[in-house]
Amino acid sequence: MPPNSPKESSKQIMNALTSSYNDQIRPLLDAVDRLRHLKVMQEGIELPTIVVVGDQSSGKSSVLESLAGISLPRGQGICTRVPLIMRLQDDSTLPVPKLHLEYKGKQVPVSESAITAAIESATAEIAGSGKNISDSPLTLVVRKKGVPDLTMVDLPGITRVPVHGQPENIYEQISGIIMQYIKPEESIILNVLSASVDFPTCESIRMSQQVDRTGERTLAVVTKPDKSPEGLLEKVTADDVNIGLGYICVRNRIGSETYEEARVAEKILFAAHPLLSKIDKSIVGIPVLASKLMQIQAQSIAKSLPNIVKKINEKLNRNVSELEAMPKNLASVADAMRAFMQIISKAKEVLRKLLLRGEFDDFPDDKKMHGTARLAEMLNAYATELPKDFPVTKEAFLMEEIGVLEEARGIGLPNFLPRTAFLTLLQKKVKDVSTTPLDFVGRIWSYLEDVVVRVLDDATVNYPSLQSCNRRAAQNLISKMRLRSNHVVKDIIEMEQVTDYTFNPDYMKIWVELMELQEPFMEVVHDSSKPTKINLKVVGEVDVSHLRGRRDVIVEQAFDMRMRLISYWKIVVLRLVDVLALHILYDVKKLVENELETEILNEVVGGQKMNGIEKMLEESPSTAGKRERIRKSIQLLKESKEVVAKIMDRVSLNGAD
Ligand SMILES: Nc1nc2c(ncn2[C@@H]2O[C@H](COP(=O)(O)OP(=O)(O)OP(=O)(O)O)[C@@H](O)[C@H]2O)c(=O)[nH]1
Repeated sequence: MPPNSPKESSKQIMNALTSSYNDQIRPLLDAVDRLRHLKVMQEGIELPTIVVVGDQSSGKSSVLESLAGISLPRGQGICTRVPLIMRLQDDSTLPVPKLHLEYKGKQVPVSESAITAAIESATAEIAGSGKNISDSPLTLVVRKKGVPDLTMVDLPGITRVPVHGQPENIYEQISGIIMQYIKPEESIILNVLSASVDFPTCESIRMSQQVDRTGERTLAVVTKPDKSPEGLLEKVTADDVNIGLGYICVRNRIGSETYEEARVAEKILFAAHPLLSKIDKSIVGIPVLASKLMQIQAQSIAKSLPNIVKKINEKLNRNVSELEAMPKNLASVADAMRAFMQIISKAKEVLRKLLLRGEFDDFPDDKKMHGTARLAEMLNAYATELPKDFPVTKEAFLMEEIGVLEEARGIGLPNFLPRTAFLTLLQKKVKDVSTTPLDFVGRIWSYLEDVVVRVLDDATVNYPSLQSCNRRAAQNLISKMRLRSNHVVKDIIEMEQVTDYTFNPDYMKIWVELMELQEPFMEVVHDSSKPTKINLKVVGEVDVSHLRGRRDVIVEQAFDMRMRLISYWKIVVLRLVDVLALHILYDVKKLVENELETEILNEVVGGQKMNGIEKMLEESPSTAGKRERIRKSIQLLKESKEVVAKIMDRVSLNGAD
């Protein structure tokens, strides 16, 4: 049979409810109470609850007292200082009522006459003596003949003004507790209002309106009608404050009256009082309140139960998969070794994806970890940092070359271009840019260190003892690789400085093109009648006045050398980028495929030390704690699931009838 939708299930539950109270509602109430007892609310699963709220001394405890027919702490000023969960159970088999309190994991039986004192002392145990309040609840179970089957929570009354001995923020504390209880959609708000007050000015009305604007889950109970009968009829019929579930007026016990006397007095009051007798009988008296509450409670449970089942299942499934995803508890060195090897191969695979293959599914939103993209970005930035054109000084055109040529001249034929002059200039220019590749490899390795450490940390998150070993291994390895890269850079720079060679045909092509400019250039130098400025392709506009009168051969050689340097510089820059790019790619591949694993193995299990592995066996307290928490939660949810499953079975059986 396909599972019912929550709506259909609610309907079936309602049908079942109307059939027989004791057979049907009781087990439902029991189920909800058992869930409450199991503290299923700690799992974020809300239970249908009647929450009693009201301004201080509005008569909340008196209403509960009247419903239960027992004495509760009552009086002026703050009496209720902790949430009091009151569970009333009708038990016709009991000759005398049976009561007990549950708090702080204890279950304390109490007699009816001692209940006030017992609640006071339990409250003091929970919230301390004095006027402080606490949000840990105290449960009172009352099994008694003739009480309505109801579970309600009495909350501290709201006050704006702290009384003597109360903390300054008492209002915030109390309203915080009230909000926590009335916010869930599953809560029914029983708003207790004293007949003497103007309802719209009540704090408790203001608060319940915040969470239940339309009032669909708010019921108002008006107390003390005997004290302020004037205008009450108008107040409850005008409904200025949006009470969706309606008003019930009650008269509670006064002074030392017995409950029976109080009920009689209430009956007489609403029957005979000239003003109060005008109020419709369907909205007056404790018995009316009791049956209305039972009806609301049953409807509320029927409405919420299917959702509760759904939430319990969802939460249970989530916890079970979370527990499965947690690392297994390692029992032996062999287990630990296996787990360790798995960690290494997982980390290796993640690094392979990030740094070699360019697959980023492990860190889709963290761009910093997108290795191949970031490395390419850094390489591009490095390439643009290197001067793309031959770097010239501020000296006049060709004077740098002429200076070097004159120094290089030995005894020999004048028309040979001395190679040493070319190398001298080249050396100087390469030296000027040599810090750029060094800085680049520095940046690359710091970036790689961040990525590798992050991946290793993530892979070993459940074994903190491994984290430091792995991190150390990664850092050691990367500083070795950084050093190696520095040597590579130094070698490349030195090679560029002391040798000059290229197989690249572009060099000759560019030089030949540039040398076509030599003739027109020399003409301008020779002919003093011509303007001293000439625009040379690639070089730009130059002034030749300082070259006029110099020996032709040296000017021509200087021009030739400049053109060689211009075309050769492009080759140098390309090599500085290409060779380093290949070196980095090669080293990253070695790091990911072999060296990191070797380094970590040496660090963790190398030589005589198996320390790293043995330490893995000791689970971190936080992991152990988390495992325990999830286990407990699963246990609780499983029990809860059984509780509701029994109820749902019963409901579908009845629904099928
Ligand atoms: N005359 C009369 N007095 C009432 C009635 N209901 C409550 N009282 C009195 O009002 C006072 C306050 O009542 P409580 O029940 O203690 O009020 P509470 O809202 O629980 O108080 P806190 O929990 O301290 O906020 C007590 O002295 C009650 O006897 C009523 O219907 N008629």
